[in-house]
Amino acid sequence: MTIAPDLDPLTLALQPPPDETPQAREARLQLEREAKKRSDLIDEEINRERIADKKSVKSVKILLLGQSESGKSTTLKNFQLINSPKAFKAERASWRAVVHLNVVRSIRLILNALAAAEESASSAHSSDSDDPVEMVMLDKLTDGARLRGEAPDDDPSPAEISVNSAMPWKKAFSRLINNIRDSIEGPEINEPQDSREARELLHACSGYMVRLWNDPIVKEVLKIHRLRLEDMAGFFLDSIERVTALSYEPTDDDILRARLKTLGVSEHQFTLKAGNMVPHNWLVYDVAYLVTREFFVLVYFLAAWVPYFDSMHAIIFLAPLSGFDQVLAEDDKVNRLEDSVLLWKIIVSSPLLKNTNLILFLNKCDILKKKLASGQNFRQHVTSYGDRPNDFENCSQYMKKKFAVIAKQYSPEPRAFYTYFTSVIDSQSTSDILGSVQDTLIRQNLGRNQLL
Ligand SMILES: Nc1nc2c(ncn2[C@@H]2O[C@H](COP(=O)(O)OP(=O)(O)OP(=O)(O)O)[C@@H](O)[C@H]2O)c(=O)[nH]1
Ligand SMILES: [Mg+2]
Repeated sequence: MTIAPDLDPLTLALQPPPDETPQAREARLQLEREAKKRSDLIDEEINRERIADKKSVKSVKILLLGQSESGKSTTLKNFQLINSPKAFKAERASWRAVVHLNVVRSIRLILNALAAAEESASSAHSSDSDDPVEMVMLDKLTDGARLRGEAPDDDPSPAEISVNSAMPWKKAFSRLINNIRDSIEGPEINEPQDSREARELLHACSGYMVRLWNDPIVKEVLKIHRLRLEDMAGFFLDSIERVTALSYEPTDDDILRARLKTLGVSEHQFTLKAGNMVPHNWLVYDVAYLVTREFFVLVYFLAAWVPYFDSMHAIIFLAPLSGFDQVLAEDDKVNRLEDSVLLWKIIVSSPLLKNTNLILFLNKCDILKKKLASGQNFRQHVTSYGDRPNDFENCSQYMKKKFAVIAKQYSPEPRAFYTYFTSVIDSQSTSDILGSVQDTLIRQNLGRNQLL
């Protein structure tokens, strides 16, 4: 048999037999049609998967780092406020108890200062655990979903209230306090007795607290003790009447200002689509700062944070500039700003983070401005500042340069990082900054090389 020159062996093998009957031909064609249908279906499926894969949500992981009270949780709240406003609103009632506890803590600081002024050493140094008002409030409001911080023996200030993020404290709080309107306008069947008692107790004390806070002698005593409550975390004394009203519901601003120390890890997830880009699944982690300072700082630091370093695309490091004249709550020998500088040094020099995008928030600029305007001397605490002017512009730029020099000097490889001057309690400006951070992260190398 001769083979036609234009027929290859495969085509030849697939050719119908020369003596094919009409029935056999029909059966063969039927089989071929079915085979083609199957093949088309498979092609379609492959195409669908390819398109779905292109559209599939990629993940961006951000870790929030910084010393205690630097503003990590507040930044996380801003992420929630921007990206999941409904969920944020749903948690509003839970924050009311935190605001109330913040008020009680401020009042206790005043009472302690007054007691100290009267040289009543025992009451000035009383341990926080025997304060009846705060204990009652705490027990009634938190339903046991709390951990209390340990205050050093010689520290007259009350220990901070902290809630382990692993505990369902928001649920506990909202269960206890979620029927505000019912309790005012109608039957109070749903609000537990304990919660109502605590709120009524605070409401009944409202007038006394206002008088105490506005008393000129109290102001004088606080001045002598250099206790600037208005610069402290969780300050609501200028709004006592409003926040202790029975109908009080915290505003966004109140929630951003409320202070609740984090223990453990808080996580926030949301999906974000920038322009016509692929949607990204964002995961923002707020990891508690666990340094107790009894041991070498690095040991604790590594233990708490390093497990999160591995897969992070970016770190937002918060350094509160306002801490230039303050010491750490956990160690009164360490200046807060110096501590931030030390932590920044550790972060930038970590080989584990050499490819991680670094975003520096020089935070609490609003407090820094107020402090400098009221005459606090920057140079007195940051001696290297020399005789530069004692104003916000110069002080903040000086610190920005300091952080940049450290990054340049200690980074394992040359790297760019982004610096922002922030006041993360200001939701509008923070929203703009976080918007630009999110955009930058997607469009940067991160977007091109690691995610897309
Ligand atoms: N005025 C002002 N207050 C701020 C700013 N950032 C944070 N705060 C307040 O400072 C307090 C501490 O902030 P957090 O976000 O709880 O600090 P944190 O870093 O999470 O602290 P830990 O949970 O202890 O690790 C809160 O009461 C915030 O409202 C800021 O830029 N300006
Ligand atoms: Mg926190």
